[in-house]
Amino acid sequence: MSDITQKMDNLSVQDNAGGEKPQRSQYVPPHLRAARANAPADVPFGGSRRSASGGSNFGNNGGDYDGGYQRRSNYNQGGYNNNNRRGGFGGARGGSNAGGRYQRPIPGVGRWVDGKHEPSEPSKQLELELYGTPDDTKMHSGINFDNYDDIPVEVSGNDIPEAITQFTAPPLDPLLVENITLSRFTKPTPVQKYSVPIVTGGRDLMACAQTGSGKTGGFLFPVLSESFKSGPAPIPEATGTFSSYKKYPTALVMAPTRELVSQIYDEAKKFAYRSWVRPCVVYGGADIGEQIRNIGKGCDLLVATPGRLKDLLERGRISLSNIKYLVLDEADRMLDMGFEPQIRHIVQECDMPDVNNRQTLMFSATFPRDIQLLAHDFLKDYVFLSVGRVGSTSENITQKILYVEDDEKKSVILDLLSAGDAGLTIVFTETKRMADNLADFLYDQGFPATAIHGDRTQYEREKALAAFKNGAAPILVATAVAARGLDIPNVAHVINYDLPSDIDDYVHRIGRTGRAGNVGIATAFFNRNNKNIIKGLIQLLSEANQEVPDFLTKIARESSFGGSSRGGRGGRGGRGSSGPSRDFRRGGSSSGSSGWGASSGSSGWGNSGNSGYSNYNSSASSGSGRRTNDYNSNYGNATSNSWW
Ligand SMILES: Nc1ncnc2c1ncn2[C@@H]1O[C@H](COP(=O)(O)OP(=O)(O)OP(=O)(O)O)[C@@H](O)[C@H]1O
Repeated sequence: MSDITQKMDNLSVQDNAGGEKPQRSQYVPPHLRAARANAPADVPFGGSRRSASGGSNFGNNGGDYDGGYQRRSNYNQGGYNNNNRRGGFGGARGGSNAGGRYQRPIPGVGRWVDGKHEPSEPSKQLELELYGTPDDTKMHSGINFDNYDDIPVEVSGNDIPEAITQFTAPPLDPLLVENITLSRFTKPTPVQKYSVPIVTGGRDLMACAQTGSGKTGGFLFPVLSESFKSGPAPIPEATGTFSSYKKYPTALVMAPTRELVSQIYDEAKKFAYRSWVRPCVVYGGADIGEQIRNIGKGCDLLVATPGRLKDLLERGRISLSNIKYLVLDEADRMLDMGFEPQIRHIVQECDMPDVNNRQTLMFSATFPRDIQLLAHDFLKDYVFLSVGRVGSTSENITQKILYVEDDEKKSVILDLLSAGDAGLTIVFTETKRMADNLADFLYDQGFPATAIHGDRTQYEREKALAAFKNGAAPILVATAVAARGLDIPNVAHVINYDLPSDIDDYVHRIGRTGRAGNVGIATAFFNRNNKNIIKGLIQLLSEANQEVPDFLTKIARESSFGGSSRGGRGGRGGRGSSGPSRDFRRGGSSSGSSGWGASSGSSGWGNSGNSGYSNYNSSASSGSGRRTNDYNSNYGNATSNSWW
């Protein structure tokens, strides 16, 4: 990896960038200097247009993605809690999730019987499937969370509980601690240290923590732990008759993409092992009949994309009346213009308990101020937790910005990929068409690439992701659909072939590498078309101790004279940068005051008046006006969860 950094340093593409448009003739990419590489051996699903014919190859290559586990085993195949016997329904009814049938014990599946948790017997086979072996690099990516020990943590709100330092019972349920141990997690990450006591203490939470810092565990651990202790709520009398087909989950986790909900579901299965809690996942683009049948077998923790959940609610297959925990992962995305109406409908217009009768948890690596304002409606007296420096990108990610004109991008990416060492590479483009086009181009040039974006079928997306993860196609060309949340070990390099127009999106994209304390490289192709994020970018690079190339500073200066440099969310929300945001309830006053923890006042937090934050206190109304424009340009006419 350092090798590629050195090789990139020798590239000449940014030498001219500071002044006028660079002279293109100076750059001679290696693929023109050397003999053209041979086309790759038959790469399953390589490129994009090979999808139809390449699909059949995938049966032999995929394997670690997609609920393959669920199909391979009996785990979680049945309903299994018997707590819901109600006088009105007669004692003969089994559990709500069991549809009233007697359930034989199922491997890995516990029960809740007469107010008591009865974990199932352990199963060695299931443990192997769920947790892998210690040397399985697909499952464990060489975690190095020691790097996070001195990370700044800011907590604000009333009566903040003390952070935990270890995974112990109490405060966690003993079964959960066993499952955490089986997962080989030895100590909590900073976000987990705080989220566990906050959530087990009954509080709402808005958590903003760096990409790859363990936010999924941050919500799963306390939600599962408390669920293990308290069991499922009885089916509400108000439903009138017992409906065996309708399920009443205790916890609902919503996230914006199919890939992300699948990943959260896989994590939930690990930590819910042997317990009464049966995780389920639903998302659009997949067979709803199969999802309904699966829900019918029991659904206690539901992980869902909003569109498909709405559909299931309308069909009467899910009731939200027993929800104790509502989690919005990638919460800023979930509450932005594309999803907000659906979220409002699900949370406020269906049968979910109101904000005072549930706990609401929001997690993301970025939390713009205007989205915090919106989130207010869904939360009560919440704790705001921020982990990481302003700018949010980890120093574990080496960021390189190259000046590359649009018509030179293809040459430069070949150069970069030729210089790269082993490891997976994600290349982000702004449009679906460009993702296909580039994947085909790379494939034709001898690089085993595949593509993922919202116009591909669910099958194609799953197979492309599987080929990427297992190394059959180690280059994944993606739109923003892959920008958030995806946790893929061994992603060594993220290339922003097209920079996003929103600096927060940049943060999420590069966060696909350098995860869990590991190192990674993020390269971005910048040219004058990207001026709208230049200030956010410069601030981000400075905060993460990265080199700020001269051309960026020069162009930023030009832009500020022209007065046209604002853009992205910086413009909309009046923030100028991204990353762990500060609690908007604290207004624009400087940090470092009481309540922000020992590390407040670190560079960046006290500087709300510096260039990037100069408009922090701009009014909400001007912010929302800008937001409309930004989102139109970013996402077009977004109507569903497969915009990208
Ligand atoms: N306590 C822990 N010990 C060891 N590994 C952990 C721990 N918590 C999480 N991990 C691992 O760290 C990786 C990153 O976690 P996760 O995907 O939850 O990050 P994230 O903060 O949600 O990232 P993003 O912002 O990109 O969504 C995962 O592989 C996860 O299994």
